[in-house]
Amino acid sequence: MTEPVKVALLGCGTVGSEVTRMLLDDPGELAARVGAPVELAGIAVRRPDKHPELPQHLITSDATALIDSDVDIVVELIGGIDPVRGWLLSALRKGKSVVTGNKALLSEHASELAEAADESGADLYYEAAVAGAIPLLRPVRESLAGDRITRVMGIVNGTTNFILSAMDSTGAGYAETLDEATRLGYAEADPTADVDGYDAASKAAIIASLAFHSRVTAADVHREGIAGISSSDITAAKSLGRTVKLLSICERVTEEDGSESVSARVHPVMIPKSHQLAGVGGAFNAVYVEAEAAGQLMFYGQGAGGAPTASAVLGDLVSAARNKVAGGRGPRESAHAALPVRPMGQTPTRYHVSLDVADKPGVLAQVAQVFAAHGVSISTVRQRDRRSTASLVVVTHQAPDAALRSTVDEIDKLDVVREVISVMRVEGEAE
Ligand SMILES: NC(=O)c1ccc[n+]([C@@H]2O[C@H](COP(=O)([O-])OP(=O)(O)OC[C@H]3O[C@@H](n4cnc5c(N)ncnc54)[C@H](O)[C@@H]3O)[C@@H](O)[C@H]2O)c1
Ligand SMILES: N[C@@H](CCO)C(=O)O
Ligand code: NA
Repeated sequence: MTEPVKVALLGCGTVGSEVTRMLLDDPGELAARVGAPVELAGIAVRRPDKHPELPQHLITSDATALIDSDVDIVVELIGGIDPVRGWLLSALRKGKSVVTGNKALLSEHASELAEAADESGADLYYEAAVAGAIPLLRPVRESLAGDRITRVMGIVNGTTNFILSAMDSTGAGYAETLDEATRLGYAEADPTADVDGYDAASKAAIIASLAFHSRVTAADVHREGIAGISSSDITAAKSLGRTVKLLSICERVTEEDGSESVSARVHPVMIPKSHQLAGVGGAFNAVYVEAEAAGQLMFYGQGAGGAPTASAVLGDLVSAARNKVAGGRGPRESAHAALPVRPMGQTPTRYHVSLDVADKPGVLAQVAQVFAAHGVSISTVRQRDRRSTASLVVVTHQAPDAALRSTVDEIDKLDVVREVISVMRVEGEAE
């Protein structure tokens, strides 16, 4: 009989409890898939008395002792940086593979964790950290390892997608919709990490690192959340056949001298209703990957929740266990390209600007002049007359984000501009 692969589970909350269930559900099937029995050796929780539902002989409050016991794989589902970072580094240095869903940790400390894994020959897998159940990191890391990824763009935060979808369908404002999302359990009691874009920025850092063989941290990702989105923004989008989504966009950018850099950003974006990402509603996630040979690929599914996220954890766990049985490790991740991160101000974007202007001769020329002065080329202009004012909607061609930003600041100061109603970046339509 082959030796069992022993697993330590750290944390038994929303995801950990589902992982426990799946591990204990059908051990025979799991053993057949792995080629050896998979033994849950212990579950570290903060308060053992709070878990009467778990097999009591497995529970411990001493995570360090559990990691240091003769386990082969450590599955971490606690979250946050400390104390988890030290625990996982210690496990990896001892040659124990690590499976985690911890995007906060990976988006800041992937480099040292991957180095520790490389030195000892352990696996470090974290499919659950980005887009929950959706297989995204393994396809990027392995299936596309021979291609050249140029862009990864998508909806990787379910909470904000739920809120924006609801604002679009009901016409309600941001605060009201957030309250509703909290009441329905879609938003956490403290929704800051989601609504301010931190969660999506962590995921963008992880995606950009793997897609571009570089190290991008959460601090490198330009981040804007959805708290500033008003019902006027949504209405402005709707009147043009568009909708608003919070997108994570990671791109390979070629500089004028031929060198390359990475742009990684999270911000609200207007996309046409006909775009495939526009149809992604509620708490779902969807990610587009573009690669030179493969072309466009789309990944869609549940980006959060106990069972869906546990599916990704189990997938990683089975892979790591198979590698242990085979006496080796899986493919390592490569950061050899070490591409620099391009500042947001220099990143090419397109803006949609909706203005309330005085309806008199020369106004359009004055507004157009400000765009021209900043080197920003206009793609379309629409004007609709009201009684004494007119609404002017301008969509630009691509220009450096800083030039677009200063154009809007200057337009706001024009006497003929009564109000800047909505300013938003545009993606997913022909230039
Ligand atoms: N919930 C999701 O939908 C989801 C999706 C993707 C990724 N994740 C990630 O998975 C991880 C776990 O998320 P969750 O939703 O299950 O969180 P959770 O808060 O439900 O569970 C965390 C568990 O860890 C335990 N814990 C905290 N400190 C501990 C300590 N020092 N020792 C032992 N146990 C400790 C807590 O008691 C709790 O049971 C996080 O990194 C999260 O970002 C969650
Ligand atoms: N808070 C995250 C959970 C998944 O990481 C979301 O809303 O998508
Ligand atoms: Na995933």
